[in-house]
Amino acid sequence: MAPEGVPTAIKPEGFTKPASLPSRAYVTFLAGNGDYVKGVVGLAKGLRKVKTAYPLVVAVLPDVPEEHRQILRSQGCIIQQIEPVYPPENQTQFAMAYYVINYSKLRIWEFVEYSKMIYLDGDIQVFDNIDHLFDLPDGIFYAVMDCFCEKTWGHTPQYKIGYCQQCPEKVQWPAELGPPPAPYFNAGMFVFEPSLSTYDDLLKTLKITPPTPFAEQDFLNMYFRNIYEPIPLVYNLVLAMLWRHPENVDLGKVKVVHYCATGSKPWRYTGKEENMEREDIKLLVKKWWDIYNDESLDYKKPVGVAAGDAQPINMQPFIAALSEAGAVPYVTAPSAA
Ligand SMILES: O=c1ccn([C@@H]2O[C@H](COP(=O)(O)OP(=O)(O)O)[C@@H](O)[C@H]2O)c(=O)[nH]1
Ligand SMILES: OC[C@H]1O[C@H](O[C@@H]2[C@@H](O)[C@H](O)[C@@H](O)[C@H](O)[C@@H]2O)[C@H](O)[C@@H](O)[C@H]1O
Ligand SMILES: [Mn+2]
Repeated sequence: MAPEGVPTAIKPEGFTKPASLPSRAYVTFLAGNGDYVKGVVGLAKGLRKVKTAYPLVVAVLPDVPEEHRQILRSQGCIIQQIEPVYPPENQTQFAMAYYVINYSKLRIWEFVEYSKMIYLDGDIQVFDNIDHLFDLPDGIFYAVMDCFCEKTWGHTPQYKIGYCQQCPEKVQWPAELGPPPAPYFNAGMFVFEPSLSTYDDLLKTLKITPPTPFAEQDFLNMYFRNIYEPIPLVYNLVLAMLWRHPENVDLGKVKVVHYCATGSKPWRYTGKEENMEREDIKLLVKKWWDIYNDESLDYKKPVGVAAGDAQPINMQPFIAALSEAGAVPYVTAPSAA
């Protein structure tokens, strides 16, 4: 599936990436014509600031306007259009009404031109290089454990008894409720391997799975429960951890921040919602804006590509793949992100 926006005319003639060689990319998801595009621009610039070796692919729904796609291409992103994925007919009250569109994230398992990808929500910022996560062993689904203490979890037994996997010793899980819940991850960031067979099975399984309040996050936790492996919180700080489990957070060590708490989206921040007046929140929002406004982090077209020329193909995945095979000396060309 050739990335949208890369004219075949300039594909290197006769260049076929050896099928068995791995290539890697970050991937995010963008829907609608609203302001989340700012989140993705910030993410692209943040990945560039930490000098990632890999491109950022943006899976866009058809309702993302050409103007937003162009903004993202101009920031070095690879645009890949996907079709929406809807859950089966249901009466579910999603934790947030718009969560219904988040099932479309499942399309990224179809991006098999990449052997390993790191998914990041558009409301995430990467403040330290995390490329080393691509070297984690294959066959496992890596993500950070979530927190059950926000009222968005009010529908669950764990919330009702005050149990949270972030502090399992604080409130013991009562034996009469059966085994404690399996480790549950936040689906705003995860390390995965695209695969057509997994993709087909995900969509087939979705058709027979009644939707639940946290939509595709709940579904992914159910689907990958046997191969899920928690990774440290520094790779996806769910902001509520700052006031729910401050003992688990060392802000100086956090590499990835997830602006998912109500009122914390930097591009919409007013400071009026609960917890938003906190000094640490104000600092993290400022850090996001400092990157977003830093023009030195804007993507610069490789030399020799005149303005208006066809968008240069992002050779990074191919160079990375060949270099991993020892076929060419690895050159860390600027990432497309
Ligand atoms: O109008 C929207 C809502 C969501 N998203 C994408 O879907 C992800 C998940 O939604 P969100 O991060 O708002 O959920 P949260 O993590 O805050 O619960 C976002 O990060 C975006 O990448 C989007 O592109 N447009
Ligand atoms: O569609 C379900 C969403 O579920 C998650 O968001 C939630 C979840 O993290 C809760 O645990 C938090 O309490 C809440 O604030 C936060 O919005 C993912 O971040 C998002 O990408 C998406 O999958
Ligand atoms: Mn999010």
